[in-house]
Amino acid sequence: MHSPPLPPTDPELLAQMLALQEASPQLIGVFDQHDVLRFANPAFREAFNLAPEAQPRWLDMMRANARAGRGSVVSAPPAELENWLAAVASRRGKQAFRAFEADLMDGRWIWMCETLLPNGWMFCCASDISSLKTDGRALRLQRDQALRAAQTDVLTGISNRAHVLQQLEQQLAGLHQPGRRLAVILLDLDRFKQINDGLGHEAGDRVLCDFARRLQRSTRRGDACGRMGGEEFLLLLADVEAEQARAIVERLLEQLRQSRPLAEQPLFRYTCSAGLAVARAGDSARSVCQRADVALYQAKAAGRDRCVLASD
Ligand SMILES: Nc1nc2c(ncn2[C@@H]2O[C@H](COP(=O)(O)OP(=O)(O)OP(=O)(O)O)[C@@H](O)[C@H]2O)c(=O)[nH]1
Repeated sequence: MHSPPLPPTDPELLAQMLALQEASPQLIGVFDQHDVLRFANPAFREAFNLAPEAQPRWLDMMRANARAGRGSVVSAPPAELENWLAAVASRRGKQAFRAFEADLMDGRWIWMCETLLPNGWMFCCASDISSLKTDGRALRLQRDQALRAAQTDVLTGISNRAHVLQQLEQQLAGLHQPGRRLAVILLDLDRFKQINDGLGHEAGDRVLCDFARRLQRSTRRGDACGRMGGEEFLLLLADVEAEQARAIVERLLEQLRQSRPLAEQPLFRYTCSAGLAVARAGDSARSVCQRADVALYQAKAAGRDRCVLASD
């Protein structure tokens, strides 16, 4: 017969677990709901070039590693780093569990598993699989790339329409749990046709990328965002009241007013309008998006560069 497991407060068990993670070649890291690294074992710290006490945000850790040529391989040129980070961040922490292969700059090849709690804390554990037979690796990488491509907007790198709507369905399905809330915001860049017509399609594309990056940065772990098509985007803010959601959107709109995304046109600036609807129990993706769309139309009609809250 097995003896019952020791309680987690057992000092000897804790001491052994600490010694084990310390000795383990597996990369172990724990991130909190704000994506701040709260724990990492020596193998994780070595792979991601971290001092023993460092507790960086995941994004800062990735950025610093990319610049230092350490950590994960960045599959984008240096000038595209921020877009690449936004794309990777848009897929991070959206599922209860995910596993994927990744290359490290030191030549190692790892199998990373991420487990997410409903409260946003994440356990990351990676094994070195460099010594596994490379047979089938190309096929697996192609499959991973195809899966990513199916979820990603080609221009901006953030989630595409299908993926963000899938996340909306998931969030709506969870709304029956007590205390859960969801704000659904449709955002549309203002007078975007004029930008294209006046400065060219390529400049328009760079504005869209600037917007997507800022939008992605305004999301937290449980949130999501994606490009619905053209110059329209969807933002999902989990567990916030309408007024908190509005404040987050207002902050984003202010950042856009300050942004000067075109180096050759230093005075160029752009704005965006937003329609915000709070999801109700029983809402479908279509019904809540319709309310957000009506509010977005009102924001445009009222002069643009503003957020309108859908009325009940
Ligand atoms: N550069 C670029 N332009 C795009 C893309 N997708 C759609 N567009 C353009 O976005 C423009 C959208 O114009 P409209 O729908 O008239 O809206 P608007 O000019 O933003 O006006 P309001 O929404 O009323 O403020 C069109 O000119 C499209 O061609 C894209 O991927 N890249």
